Amino acid sequence: MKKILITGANGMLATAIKNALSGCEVYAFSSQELDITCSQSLHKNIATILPDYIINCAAYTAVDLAETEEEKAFKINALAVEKMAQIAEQYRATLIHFSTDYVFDGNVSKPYAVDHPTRPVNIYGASKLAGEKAITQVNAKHYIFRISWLYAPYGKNFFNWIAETDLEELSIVNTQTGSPTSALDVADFMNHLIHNDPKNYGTYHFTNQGEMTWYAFAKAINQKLDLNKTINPVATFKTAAKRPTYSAMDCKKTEQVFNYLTPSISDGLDRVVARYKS
Ligand SMILES: NC(=O)C1=CN([C@@H]2O[C@H](COP(=O)(O)OP(=O)(O)OC[C@H]3O[C@@H](n4cnc5c(N)ncnc54)[C@H](OP(=O)(O)O)[C@@H]3O)[C@@H](O)[C@H]2O)C=CC1
Ligand SMILES: Cc1cn([C@H]2C[C@H](O)[C@@H](COP(=O)(O)OP(=O)(O)O[C@H]3O[C@@H](C)C(=O)[C@@H](O)[C@H]3O)O2)c(=O)[nH]c1=O
Repeated sequence: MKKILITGANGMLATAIKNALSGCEVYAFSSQELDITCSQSLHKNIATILPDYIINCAAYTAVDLAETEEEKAFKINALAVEKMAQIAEQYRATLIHFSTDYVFDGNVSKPYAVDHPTRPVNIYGASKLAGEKAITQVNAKHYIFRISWLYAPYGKNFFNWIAETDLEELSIVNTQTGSPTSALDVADFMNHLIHNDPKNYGTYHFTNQGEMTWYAFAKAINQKLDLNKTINPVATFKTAAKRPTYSAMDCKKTEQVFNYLTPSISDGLDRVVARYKS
């Protein structure tokens, strides 16, 4: 049975992955149990468990706060990740890591190819890009999956915010387009990968298929959950961090290499809605 070590185990994606993995021995560590910025703790746990795969779900994900916490964001998203890649290589574990659509600047109008030049427009994106580069340089057996606009029926995310807020009227930007992606679908893909690993290491894109604005996504959530809120489109919404205006990503390489059909945005949302209601 394959041994899987998961970091950041109480986060949104890790929760989905823990639920989706089947036929594996899973060792999941919360931030309290394993702080990835502590290289001794990383080393000790990896050396003891000798995992086949390390799935790194630990990250600094506060996009706006990162603008004033640059050092912390880089420490978690880049420096700790570099160390993790070195230890993974030392113990021959395959490192699975997640990056973001926010490594791109948004100045395009068709989905980003994996090898399109990166140019983050905020600190969070820059810290995630530094993490990608560190892993690539260490050159351990690794997969980096850029995912985007992640949501689930739990955790802190756009879907849950719309579902839970008491506000009856929301103003949501219709000037940013991307691919809302269900954490449940990313998690299913992880289970597929672990049981069907082509060992074709490198960087990939994985999102639900299609693209929409945050406004359109809010309207879809409102409708599917029968929330009856008023959702107004706005051109700007003031935030500390700049966000790319367009960040859909081309996932063809992933579909081909892993022989995997990624679900549509609509199917992804239906499944999260069903889980949320149950
Ligand atoms: N959410 C999104 O929309 C997207 C996310 N991603 C990427 O996907 C991955 C998973 O994100 P998601 O599940 O949403 O993130 P979450 O913020 O839900 O979870 C991240 C987890 O990492 C933990 N963590 C933070 N610092 C450390 C540390 N030093 N050591 C160990 N654990 C730590 C947090 O613990 P605690 O809460 O205790 O600090 C939290 O449980 C990340 O790499 C993220 O960059 C990519 C694109 C979109
Ligand atoms: C609260 C609010 C936000 N917005 C806008 C702000 C922003 O442009 C957009 C989404 O805001 P959020 O803060 O929920 O999402 P954001 O933190 O930008 O989400 C990102 O998280 C990181 C971790 C990623 O890697 C990205 O892929 C992406 O998912 O909605 C409104 O238009 N109206 C509102 O009332």
